[in-house]
Amino acid sequence: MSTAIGFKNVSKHFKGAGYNAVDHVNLSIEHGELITILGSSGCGKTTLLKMINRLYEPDEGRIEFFGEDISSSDPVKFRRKIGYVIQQIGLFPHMTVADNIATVPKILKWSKEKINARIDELLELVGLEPGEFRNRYPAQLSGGQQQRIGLARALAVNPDVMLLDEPFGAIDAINRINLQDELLKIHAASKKTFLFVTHDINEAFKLGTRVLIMDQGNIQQFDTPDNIVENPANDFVRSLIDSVKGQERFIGD
Ligand SMILES: Nc1ncnc2c1ncn2[C@@H]1O[C@H](COP(=O)(O)OP(=O)(O)OP(=O)(O)O)[C@@H](O)[C@H]1O
Repeated sequence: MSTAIGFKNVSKHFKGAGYNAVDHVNLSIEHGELITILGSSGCGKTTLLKMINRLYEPDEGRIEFFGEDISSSDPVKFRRKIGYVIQQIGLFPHMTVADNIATVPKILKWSKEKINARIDELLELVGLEPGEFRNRYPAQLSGGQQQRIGLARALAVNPDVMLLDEPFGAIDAINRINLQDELLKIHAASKKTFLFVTHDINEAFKLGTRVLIMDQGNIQQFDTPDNIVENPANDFVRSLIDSVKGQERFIGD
């Protein structure tokens, strides 16, 4: 396995804040992992993710992408190697599903045939019938369907790394479970590196090959779900686990 993402003593400080949003973080993520990043609101999850695709620059430290320091890359070209899915989806409302998915392939000047084949392949991958959905507009889709299109668009050019920031946060419980199951299949088939931010403990433990637990910009524990449940690193992690123990869905039970 190769290391997909490395953080070397990375900090990010926002003006006026009492503490670093991300505080001297060191971590190493192997290619092919599905890392879930878990923590309460404001603990630095989104900031950590946005430093990977250079929407934010660290104030200190270095981030490596397959061994290369990302600060020396061209941000726009670099970002095309990374899929990005957010809760607000951000589909282009005036464009059809097909055109939304084709955005980056068109920028990269793929042939029409290749783009059309890829659109159909991706729609099938995210569980939507191409004949039925290709020509619809975002307003003609449910929230869950829009989120599937967001996922398809992010996967279009087969990025090495996918960043997913609470992608299912606004989806109802039943659809959310279906989407989680499909994400697991998509990840397994892609063999790529996925980083998935959530504040839902059940979601984090269900999806993550390893779970990164954060509080106030610091990593509290970074380990497999089983190891975290068996050996919580500190009181913070212990109370997090205790808060969901006894719930039917919790995999640690
Ligand atoms: N652009 C910004 N300017 C100033 N402060 C910011 C900015 N973005 C984030 N912060 C602050 O940095 C801290 C971490 O924010 P971040 O969005 O990373 O948290 P989070 O864990 O993703 O939270 P949530 O689950 O609510 O999305 C917070 O205190 C937040 O207020």
